[in-house]
Amino acid sequence: MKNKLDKKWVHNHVNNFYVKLAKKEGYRARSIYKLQEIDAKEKLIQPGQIIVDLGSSPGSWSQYIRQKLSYNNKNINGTIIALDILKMKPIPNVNFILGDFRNKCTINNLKKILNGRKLDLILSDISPNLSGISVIDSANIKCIINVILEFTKEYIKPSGSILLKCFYGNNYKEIFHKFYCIFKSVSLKKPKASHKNSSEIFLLGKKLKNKQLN
Ligand SMILES: C[S@@+](CC[C@H](N)C(=O)[O-])C[C@H]1O[C@@H](n2cnc3c(N)ncnc32)[C@H](O)[C@@H]1O
Repeated sequence: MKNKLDKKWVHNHVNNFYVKLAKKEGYRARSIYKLQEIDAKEKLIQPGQIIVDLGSSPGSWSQYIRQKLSYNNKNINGTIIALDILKMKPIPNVNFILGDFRNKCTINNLKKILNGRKLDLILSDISPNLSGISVIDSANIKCIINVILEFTKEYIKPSGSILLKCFYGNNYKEIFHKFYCIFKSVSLKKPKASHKNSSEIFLLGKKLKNKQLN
């Protein structure tokens, strides 16, 4: 019981720390620190890139990407497309698509903005609403991840990367396996802002394997 309470205290403490920091630094969510830590090490976001931010609301990842691509306070060098099933308060230079990524029409709207171009970087922080029933939740997570991976195979540049949030659960081995089939380099990331007791984990895939190239 004590142990459980301690764990809960640590969890809340870590959450509160990042929530306060995000507020202080003008970010819309504490998730920013997950992306920031991974990006600091992996140098994922570079000027000139075409980037999609899936599951973008309320918008802290898009805020961070915009800062990284900004060359003065007004303009950016690159393209940012954010997408979420929920509304997002506008961010300058960020194209926002409101829609469920599992729907064809949402992907068609994304294709319109891409206008034949391919993506350098796909970021997904999508978390489907959890029901608490593990079979249903695992199936929903698997479904959205499969849609993201099919999209990735078609719309990412051969040199591109994907950072995808997933969860340890019934399907995670299958998801890792798919990553290894698609990308030359695969690694797992667990940033400090993601509490160590949570099943959340980020998969990073870099460069398409030859057989995926169109
Ligand atoms: C953890 S939040 C993302 C936080 C965001 N990265 C930020 O920094 O502000 C997860 C988001 O995934 C979105 N989401 C869940 N299922 C989705 C789907 N099928 N299509 C698009 N967005 C989805 C949710 O609406 C939610 O806003």
